[in-house]
Amino acid sequence: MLARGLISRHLARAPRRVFLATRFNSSSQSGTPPPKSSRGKILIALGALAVATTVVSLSLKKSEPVSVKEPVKAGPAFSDKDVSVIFVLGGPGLGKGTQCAKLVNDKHFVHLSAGDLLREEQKREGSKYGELIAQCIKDGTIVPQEVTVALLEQAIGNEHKNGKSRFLVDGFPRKMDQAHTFEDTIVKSAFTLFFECPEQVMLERLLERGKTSGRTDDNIESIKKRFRTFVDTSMPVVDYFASQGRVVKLRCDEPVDVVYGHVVKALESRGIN
Ligand SMILES: Nc1ncnc2c1ncn2[C@@H]1O[C@H](COP(=O)(O)OP(=O)(O)OP(=O)(O)O)[C@@H](O)[C@H]1O
Ligand SMILES: O=c1ccn([C@@H]2O[C@H](COP(=O)(O)O)[C@@H](O)[C@H]2O)c(=O)[nH]1
Repeated sequence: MLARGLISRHLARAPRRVFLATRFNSSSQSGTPPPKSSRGKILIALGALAVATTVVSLSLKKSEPVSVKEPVKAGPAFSDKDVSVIFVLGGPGLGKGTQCAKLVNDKHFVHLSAGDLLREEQKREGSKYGELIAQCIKDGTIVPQEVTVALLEQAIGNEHKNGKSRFLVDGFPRKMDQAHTFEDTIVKSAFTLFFECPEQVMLERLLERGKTSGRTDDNIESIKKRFRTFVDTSMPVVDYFASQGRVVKLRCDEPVDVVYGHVVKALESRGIN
């Protein structure tokens, strides 16, 4: 079940600002003049007070701002020391899910496919997002990030409660806003496994899968739209992570087990056994 609260949290999680202001009270005044005999002493005391106030006020001006406007960021829900996330990206139908399934068996990762989570939510009775998700999937467009990020946060949270800490987040992030929101509010990813694959190979695999998958997007019209979305919207995410040195690129136009050999080596090169 998709917690509505989680979606509202992602919508509401804009940076908050705290304004701190310092107030200075003026000293109180009395209406009755002091007796003449005490005036000399009072004048000396007032003079000393004036000098002291000037010294304090000059030192305050040098070191203390009167008002501080600092953005206060809530930060990610999990530390990357407790929760390790590898993003698995690449064009549609190239075999990401197939490779993830092998890693689950061998290396005890939890596999979270964003597409699978969306399809489950679409089918869930009473979901407010069912129709929207169905339409986006058929058109190969990206479901608004609030829905997908909330589903992922919920899934990671549930698995983490059960002691799981290594996640393959497959087919996500597909858009820049998702990448930022996920890393700012859930956890910073360890790195991205990116599979390169010629379109012709993806097309053949998708059409073959479409014979039995029952998916509404494994047909030639939807596939063309998915390819376009991948190039226009999802590749910039890969380029962004690559510019930070956080992408491991692999080829996938080889038999499943050969590709898997590359995957295992890539993980080992990052200290993951
Ligand atoms: N290396 C491979 N060689 C040949 N066929 C493969 C290979 N890897 C996966 N396949 C087949 O290609 C099809 C798509 O694979 P899979 O579902 O794993 O792709 P995906 O990248 O997860 O797809 P999507 O982008 O839709 O999530 C499946 O029918 C799968 O059996
Ligand atoms: O982050 C995401 C991931 C997926 N979608 C939508 O789902 C389909 C199918 O995704 P697969 O990874 O191929 O299972 C995708 O074309 C998008 O429409 C999404 O919106 N956001």
